[in-house]
Parts: sequence; structure tokens; C-alpha cells
Amino acid sequence: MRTIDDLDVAGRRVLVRSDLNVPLEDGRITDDGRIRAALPTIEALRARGAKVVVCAHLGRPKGQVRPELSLAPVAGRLGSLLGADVALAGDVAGDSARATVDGLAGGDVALLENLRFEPGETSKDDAERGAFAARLADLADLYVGDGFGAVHRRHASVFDVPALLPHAAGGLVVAEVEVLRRLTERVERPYAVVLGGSKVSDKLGVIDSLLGKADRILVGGGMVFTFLKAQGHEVGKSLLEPDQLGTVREYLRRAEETGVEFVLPVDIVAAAAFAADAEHEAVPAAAIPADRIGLDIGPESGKLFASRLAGTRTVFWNGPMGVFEMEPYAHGTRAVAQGLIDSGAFTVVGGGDSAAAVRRLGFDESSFSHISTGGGASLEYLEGATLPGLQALED
Ligand SMILES: Nc1ncnc2c1ncn2[C@@H]1O[C@H](COP(=O)(O)OP(=O)(O)O)[C@@H](O)[C@H]1O
Ligand SMILES: O=C(OP(=O)(O)O)[C@H](O)COP(=O)(O)O
Repeated sequence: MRTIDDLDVAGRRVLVRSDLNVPLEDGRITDDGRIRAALPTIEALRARGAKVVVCAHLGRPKGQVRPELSLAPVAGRLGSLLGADVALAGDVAGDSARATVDGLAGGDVALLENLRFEPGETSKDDAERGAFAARLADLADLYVGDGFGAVHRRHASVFDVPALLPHAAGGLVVAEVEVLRRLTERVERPYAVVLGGSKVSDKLGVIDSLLGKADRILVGGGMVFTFLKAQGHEVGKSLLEPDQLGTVREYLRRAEETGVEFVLPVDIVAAAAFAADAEHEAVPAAAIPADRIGLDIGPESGKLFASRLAGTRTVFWNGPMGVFEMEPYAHGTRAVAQGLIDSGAFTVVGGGDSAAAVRRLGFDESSFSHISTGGGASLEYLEGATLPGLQALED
């Protein structure tokens, strides 16, 4: 892959695809790790006199303009971290974007509005995606792919635009790939993978390939209920992927056959509602009441998970063990983070929310070997999948 050092950027418009998908609460950024991770590439381009046009997504607005998912707070934080004004365009690739880009001088930075306000960004239709990509490409002379957390998405700004412009990989993408390559090429065993979070349908599929790679797979977070249900247990109102029950049963069967150890929670914190002040208690994982929702793994599971991480040499973790944003449901995530640290293994934590969780829960980032900005992206990389956003930069 070419890097930004291979591009002649002075005075030219450089479209930088970053992943600035940060967690928000009431319109405020609760963790700016992804913005900080995007800075080195933007700063390097500015220093070389580029007109930097940053583009990124926030949440999943599904092609609709949703004012609460405007990148305005991100533009503000990016500006204060850069110590420079960041002009936010009023649209993604319309008249306002054009005027904003036209107003840039060398060394200036602008941010386009949330890419996913445009249906073309995420469209599965090649022509629709291509038409939007052409509008984006029209705003720039060069393209830099630096949004590692989104490289697994075949989206216009990730996959199609680099085909239309001279392009290079940004520093974040280069650094992330270097660390993750270590987990695919020379992994030290025992190798454990911890999976959780809420993007269950996206991430269940990677277990298929992990069964041939990992020695232990620990499952918590919103992912666990499809496993519990597949084993015949009641899961109440917890997150569930009913279509995946057969797949999960097959995973459990194959794990037994191949000697891969699946570690599932033995207890669950079950709450009366999805709220911090809801009545809640730890119940056996096999006995979740029908009117309750599972929001964390229980204390016994926290101990069990930590014990199964002890003695490992490599751990990859994606997805919080519970709804850590609410203190009553943060214990499992805290226990697993501590388990990674205590294991002494080479530890990689991946994912926007997982990385935010370790910071929010007070862990020192340097306690982990690597904190990746990508959850789904790093899982798919480890799976050996071809990632559209990396493939597009290789050509
Ligand atoms: N049992 C659960 N039910 C619902 N949501 C959960 C549960 N456990 C964890 N989550 C949520 O998962 C979200 C993160 O999931 P995900 O986006 O897959 O992780 P990452 O961003 O690290 O890849 C968090 O916001 C957390 O609140
Ligand atoms: O947050 C992200 O991924 P992650 O939760 O897997 O870390 C990326 O910004 C990609 O977002 P998407 O999963 O809505 O495509």
C-alpha cells in the first residue's frame, strides 16, 4: 500500500476518510479516542500544505438526514484538538460542501457532514454507490483511507472513491494492520478471543473462522443470549438473533468436535428495564425470568472469564460484556478488562465502544498491548476476510 509520504499533497485537496464514529450522550461526546487516533494523519497532511477535507460517518442514519447525528460536535472537538478552525459543511457532497472546500487554503481543514445522510454511501446497488462516490471524488484531487474502523464496509467513501482518485493509506490504517498482522501470522498460544457487544448479527459470523484459529472463545455482552437460547434456555427480553439459533448450535457442536473451548456466562445481571435505575439482580444464566432483560454477565461469570484468560499468551477482545455505560451493568466489562491485564498475554482490545469502555472504567491504555479503533474491522481482518477498504488501497 502507498502511504501519505508517497503523495505530493502541497496545495492540493486531499479527501481523508476517517472513522470519527464516537459515542454520544445527549449530543455530547463521551469518548474522543477515535478523533485523537485520526489526528496524526490530518496533522501530517496540514503540515505539508494540503487542503484537508475529512469525511466520516456517525451512527447508522440509513440515508436520512438526522440532525442528532450531525458531525457538528465532532467538528468542534477536532478543531480544539488540532488547535485550528474546522469548517463543517452543511451537507455531504452538495453546494455547501463545494463552497466549503473552495474556501480552503493550504493547511486548512474542513469536515463534510455525516456520510450516511446520503443513501448512496451504504447502498448495495453499485450504480447508486458509484454515483455518490463520483460526487465525493469531485471535491478532491487525492484520497487517503484512514478510517480503519470502517474498512470492512463496502461503502462509497471506503471502497469506491479510492478507485476514482490517486490514493494512499493513512498512518492509522498502516499502524493497525501492522499489529493485527501479528495475530494472523505468528500467534502465541493459548489464544483466546472474547466477544460481546450489541452488533450481534454483524459479528456472530466471524466465529465460523475463529473455530479454526482460537483455542478458547469467551462470549458475553448482547451476543450471549443467542447462545443461551440455542441451548434451550429462556432469555426473557434480552437481545436475541432468532435467525441465528441454528448457526450457533452448529458452532457449539463444532467446538466440541475440534476441542475449542467455548466459555459462556454462568450468571447474568437481569433487569426489569433497559435503565440504570431499574430493579436488577444476578440470576443463573439458565434461569433468566421471562419479563427481564440481561444487561451484563454476572459476578460469577466475571470470575470464570478472568480464570479462563489466565495462562493464555494472546487475547483479542471485541465488545463490552454488558451495558457498561450504566454503572450497575459495568462489572462484567471491568472484570474482563482486568482479566486481560492480569493474564500477562499479548492483549488487543478492538472496537469503538470496547476502547471507550476501558478508558471510561479507568484503565490505563498502556496496560494493553494494543487498543484498536476497529471492532468489526479487526475481527474480519483476523478472520482472513478481504476488507474492501484495504483492498481498494492496494491497487
Ligand atoms: N447485554 C447487552 N444488551 C444490550 N446491549 C449490550 C449488552 N452488552 C453490551 N451491550 C452494548 O454493546 C455496545 C457495544 O457493542 P459493539 O458496537 O458491538 O462494540 P464495539 O464498538 O466495541 O465493537 C455498548 O454500547 C453496550 O452497551
Ligand atoms: O463503530 C464501528 O465499528 P465497531 O463498533 O465494530 O468498532 C465503525 O465506526 C463502523 O460502524 P458500523 O458498524 O455502523 O459500520
